[in-house]
Order: sequence, then C-alpha cells, then structure tokens
Amino acid sequence: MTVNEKIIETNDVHLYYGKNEALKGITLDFNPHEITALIGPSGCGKSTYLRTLNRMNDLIENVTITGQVKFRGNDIYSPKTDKVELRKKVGMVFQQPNPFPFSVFDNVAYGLRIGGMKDKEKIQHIVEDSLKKAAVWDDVKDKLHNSALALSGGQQQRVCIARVLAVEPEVILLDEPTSALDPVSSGKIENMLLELKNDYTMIMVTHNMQQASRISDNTAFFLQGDLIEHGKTRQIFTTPRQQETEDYISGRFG
Ligand SMILES: Nc1ncnc2c1ncn2[C@@H]1O[C@H](COP(=O)(O)OP(=O)(O)OP(=O)(O)O)[C@@H](O)[C@H]1O
Repeated sequence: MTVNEKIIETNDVHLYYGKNEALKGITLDFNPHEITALIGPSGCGKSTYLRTLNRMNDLIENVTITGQVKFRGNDIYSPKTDKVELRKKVGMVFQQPNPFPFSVFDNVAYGLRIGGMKDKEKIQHIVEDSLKKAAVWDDVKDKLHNSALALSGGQQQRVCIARVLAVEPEVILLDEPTSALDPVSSGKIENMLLELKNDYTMIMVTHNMQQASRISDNTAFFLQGDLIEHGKTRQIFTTPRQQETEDYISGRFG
C-alpha cells in the first residue's frame, strides 16, 4: 500500500432499518495511521455508520445497505468476503467493556485459538505483547489466570482492546470506548490509542468533544443520517464550514 492510499473508502452508503433511512448517502475515506472521530447528536447514525465498516449491521434483521465500502480496495459487501477474516482485520471495541467470562489470558488468546493456533509459546508471546500494547500488562501480569470480570471497568476495556490487537487488525473501530469509564481510565485509554496510531488506523465514535480534539487527526460531523462536514480536527473545531457543525461543537444543540 502506498502512503497516500486510503485504507477504507465508503461511497454513497445508504442504510435502512426496515423503512427508516438511518444513513443517507455517506461518502467518506480514511487514511492509514490516522484517528478519525465521528461526532454528532444522539441518533444521527454514527454507530450505524461505524458498523457498516466491518459488516456488524449484518447481524441486525431487516437492514438494507446500498453503496460501496472498500477495505484496501476490495468491496467488503462482495459475496466473496469472508466476514470472520474481515472482522479480524477491521476489529471493534464497544462502549461497555465486554470481556468473556474467562481468565484474562483466555480472553486475549480466544481469537488465536479459534483461528486454529496451537503453539503455546506463540500464544503466550502474542497475549503478552497485546496486553503490553493495550497498556494493561502491568495491571494484569500477576492475575493472568483470574477472571477478566474481576478487573475494573477501565482494565476490562484495555483487555478488550488487547483481545482485538491479538488477531492483528489493521483498523480498529471504537464505539464510545471511554464513555462508561472515569476520567483517569479514559485518559489512559486515550494515551494508549495515540501510541497505537503508529501501527493501526482508528475510527472512533465519541460524544466527548474534548476527547475528539485531543486525539483525533480528522473529524466527521453527522446529523440525521447525513455527513455534514469532514476535515482536519483542528479546522472542524476552529473554523467549521457549516453552521450546523458550529452549532453542535459550540454546544448549541445535541
Ligand atoms: N438495531 C436497530 N434497529 C432499528 N433502528 C435502529 C437500530 N439501531 C439504530 N437504529 C436507528 O438508527 C438511527 C441511528 O442510530 P445510531 O445508533 O446509529 O445513532 P448514533 O448517532 O450512534 O446515536 P448515539 O450517539 O445515541 O449512540 C436512530 O434513529 C436509531 O433509532
């Protein structure tokens, strides 16, 4: 992939829940190794859009999607796409930390084992490396075989990020990853995401304007299923081109 190549491209994406059009033709691209924040008032389609990027909406009944989503130049809605492989390459972190009711180690090893990896040393190495990258190793290294559910919310979320990292994604989708956490835990996750930018592309839904301005390179503002404006985060927050964007970021609505 050349430096300027987009890692994900979406072109005129419409999504309907039954007859309700939740996305009204979204055209938006993502550069590798950048963080993009998706912002906008509740119900404007941010999470829906995020889920179109690794076909998570396929799990919801009555959904119709038109338009194109490409990952590394390939149409992910092609019948040829292996959805399991796609979701490894385009991993997802949710709002509520959702560790499996297993040990910390088994949570992170899960994707490797279901992928058929048997080499115990290799698994051990990847689990440790992923926990380090997710900045939670020091918290859990002495309790790898205790239940992940016994960790704090912030630690659980970092273990969930380690679980995504273990299967070597290229893109990480984050749906309000810190909104259930206290400011200290959120700060740790923000710092970790900034570190991860060297190796991954990240797309993050957030309601926290300070968070978007602190860590994202680009910001996309959604309103009622439309993409109103997209650009460099500094530009969006200082000189938005659209009145609706300005109203939202200055707290006049939403
Ligand atoms: N599973 C679903 N079935 C039917 N309609 C849905 C479903 N999920 C979302 N919607 C509808 O689609 C629209 C967009 O919702 P979405 O959750 O994508 O918005 P959002 O911007 O992420 O909101 P929030 O910030 O509150 O999470 C809303 O009108 C919502 O009611």
